[in-house]
Amino acid sequence: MQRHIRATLATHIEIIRQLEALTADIERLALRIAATLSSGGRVFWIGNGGSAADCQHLAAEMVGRFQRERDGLSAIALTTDTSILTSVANDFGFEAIFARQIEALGRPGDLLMGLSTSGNSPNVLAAMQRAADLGLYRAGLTGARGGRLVEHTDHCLIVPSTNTARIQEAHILIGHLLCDLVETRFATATP
Ligand SMILES: O=C(CO)[C@@H](O)[C@H](O)[C@H](O)[C@H](O)COP(=O)(O)O
Ligand SMILES: [Zn+2]
Repeated sequence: MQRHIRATLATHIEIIRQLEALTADIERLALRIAATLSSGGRVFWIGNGGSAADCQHLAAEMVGRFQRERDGLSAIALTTDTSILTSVANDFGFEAIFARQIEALGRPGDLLMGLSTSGNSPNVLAAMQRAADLGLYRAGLTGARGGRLVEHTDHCLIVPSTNTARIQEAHILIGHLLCDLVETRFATATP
């Protein structure tokens, strides 16, 4: 059992170490998010399962606070409204749960962040397609299989792992870095 724990920790550390190669990509995405917010755009977050939880977590950091004092940032997790999620899934199909919300709420100049470890979740891909039609900027966080999300986004960060849990652990670190960098641009004081 301890061998398994050590092996898991070693794998996690190695994947996190390799994220260094994404430094410029993470910076570019943070600047894009900051520019979106500065010009009155909103950031929508979508994902399934653990990634849905990450979406809520990261939208909360932006609306509330990450580490510094500043005004609330316009971020919305599209994973939270059970009435919308159940009615859209029931009436249009599960694949439409995010696409329909983007259709209803998305405007040109907004940014859609899709988190998918496989890169192949049909509801995330359908929302990306709708976002393209409506003129949103599309960013993704995925894993080494990349899946179809890479082709469906303007900018996709790929974590070098095929293990769902390890990819999620890297995604939340990248998400926190994005919050940190974006917040720096809007900060009025450090607590
Ligand atoms: O958190 C986990 C596994 O760690 C699961 O809930 C996982 O998020 C779900 O299986 C998702 O449906 C996977 O979707 P995706 O990341 O491939 O888009
Ligand atoms: Zn998980």
